[in-house]
This record gives sequence, C-alpha cells and structure tokens, in this order.
Amino acid sequence: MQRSVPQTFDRVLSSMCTDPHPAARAAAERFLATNPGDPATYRDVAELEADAVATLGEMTGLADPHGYVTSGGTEANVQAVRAARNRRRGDVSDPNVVAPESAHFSFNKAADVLDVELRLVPTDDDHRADVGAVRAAVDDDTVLVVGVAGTTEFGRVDPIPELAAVAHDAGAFLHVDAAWGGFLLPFTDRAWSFAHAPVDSLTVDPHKCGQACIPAGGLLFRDRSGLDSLAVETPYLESTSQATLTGTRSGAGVASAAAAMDELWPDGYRREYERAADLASWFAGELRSRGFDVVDPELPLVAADVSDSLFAALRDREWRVSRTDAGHLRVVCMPHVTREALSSFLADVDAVR
Ligand SMILES: Cc1ncc(COP(=O)(O)O)c(C=O)c1O
Ligand code: BAL
Repeated sequence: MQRSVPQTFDRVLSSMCTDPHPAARAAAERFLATNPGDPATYRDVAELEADAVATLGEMTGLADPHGYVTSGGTEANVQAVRAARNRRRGDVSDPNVVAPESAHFSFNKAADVLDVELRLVPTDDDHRADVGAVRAAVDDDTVLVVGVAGTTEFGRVDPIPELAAVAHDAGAFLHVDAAWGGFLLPFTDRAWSFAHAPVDSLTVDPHKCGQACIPAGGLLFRDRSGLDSLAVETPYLESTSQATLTGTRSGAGVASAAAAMDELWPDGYRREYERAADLASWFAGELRSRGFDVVDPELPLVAADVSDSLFAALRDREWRVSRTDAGHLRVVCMPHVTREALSSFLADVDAVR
C-alpha cells in the first residue's frame, strides 16, 4: 500500500493550524497512549493538563482558571453555550445566544446540538461586533453573548468590555472566542480577556498560534460553577465525574500543549507575534502597491479583494488559500508562513494577474 505523506506547509497560507513546535511533537509522542479523560488512572497527563490550564489562565488574565484542554475551538464553544444554558436552566426555558455574524460556524453547531436559538447580528463597517445591534437582539431569554477576539475571516477584535456590559445588564453570560487570537493578543494593547472585562468564559486554542499538536483547544471559566454545570457522573471510571464533552481524550494533544507553552510562553510567543505582525504589515503593503483593496490587518491576518479568476489561478498553482464569505482572499500569517513564501506567492500574483 502506498503510504500517504502529509502535505508540507510551504504553500499553506489560509490555515489557522501550523507545524507544531518540536517540543510539542516530542511530548505528543511520549504521551500518545494516555487518556486525560480518566485523570485518576492517567495521573501524569492529568498533571500536565493542570499545568496547561494554569498557563492559559496566566495568558488570559485569570489567576484561578477552571477549564480543560478540549479537542478544539469547536468543542470549547459548544461547551460554553452548554454551560450558559445549564446555568440559566432554572429561569430560562427557551434560551438564545447572541453573537456577531463574524462568529465562527461552531456556534451554529452548538445551537443545533443544544437546541438553543442562535441570533447572529450584523457587524459594523470594520467587521467588528456592533454593540447597539447586540443590545437590540438581547432579551430575557438570552443566556450568552459572544464576542470574538481574533475573528476567523478578518482577525478583528470585538469591543469585549462593552459586550460584557450588555450581557450582564441582561443577566446573560459573556463568552470570548479567542481560539485563534489568544496567543497573539497578550502582546497587544487590545481589551480582550478576563483581565479587561468581566468575561465569564473564554476559548483559546494551543493547536493554532500556540504551536501545539492537534487536538488541543482550550476552554476556561472564571468561576468553578461554569465547569461544574457541565459535569456528569462517570461510575465505571476511577474518576467519578467528567465535565468534558468527549470521553476518551488525546493525551498527546494535552502533553503537546503543555510542552509548547512551557517552551514558548511568554518570550517565544511574543517574538512570533512581532514577526507575524511585521510580515502581515509588509504583505498588506505589497498587495496595496499592486492596486488591491486590502482590509487593514489588526492581527496577523491579511484580507484582500481579488478577482475570481486570479484566486482560481493561484489555487491552480497549488497555493492553499481560502476566501471570506464576501470573497476576500485571506492569508493567515501563522508561524510557518515566511516572507520567502509570501514573496513567491506575490511573484505568482504578478505572473497571472
Ligand atoms: C475564532 C474561531 N473559533 C473557533 C474555531 C474552531 O476551532 P477548531 O477548528 O479547533 O474547532 C476557529 C477555527 O478557525 C476560529 O477561527
Ligand atoms: N478552525 C481552524 C481550521 C484551519 O484554519 O485550519
């Protein structure tokens, strides 16, 4: 049987995943045969998960975080919706969640699985949540308001403190989805985390800009009651209850997340943020100099208006690129994206346009 070989990263320009750090790869290998889903049995990886959660809390301004390493941002977001629904079960029988239209499609999955109404509201003309529109959509049945800190399409940071005020005025919880932005934003002046607003829960994924192996997402709650609202009894396990959505979980993902953060937090991530921010600024300038309409990058993600024919030609030249719903080319300056790769990309743009 021809053994398939995974793609290389040299032409991958739109993924929010990346080539894991060597320390993460080594840790994943060591802990491949462990299950943090049963921490009483697999105690060593459970200790690594506690270390990972503690570092994620430090990154996001939470001294006493309650959470776990999830299978990804989707699980984290589904669980945040589930926790809000469960915590308001006593007084809300027909729950809804209010989120900006820029929210990741994992919230659509959450609404479907949990039978919760999802109210998507328009963003403003710079692709951020419109606080007035969110306030108008909230009512007595709203259990959660979502803000995004590093949106998938444009890398935008929503006005989190204002969204938190809207949520709490309505008696709802506030969840921040920093799945992609969470390892970048600590090095910016943005107000996005538990440190900047009364955020109730937050998603931050080590397997994106954290350079951990897949699967390694992250879900944090400010209060223990958030995690407790998810727990079910697990009679046949050595551990007596489980708050996670999945049962058996990847010890490789957990260990790789702990190893990557042990290696890179904070200085390595700061250097990578500065490199990626400079690269995105340079790339945006190169596209503008060629006459393309470029959305000013707030984080290291560059979105530009390109024609269908140019986009297709670049795909034909084996560039792994995707587009926003509105058709902008989106280039995500992950750790594996280099100036050499983008210079080669620009040479192809010049050749085909
Ligand atoms: C903002 C945001 N939230 C959630 C997700 C989903 O994360 P995952 O693919 O790890 O489930 C993504 C993925 O790109 C994302 O950008
Ligand atoms: N949600 C992350 C999928 C990707 O961008 O690769």
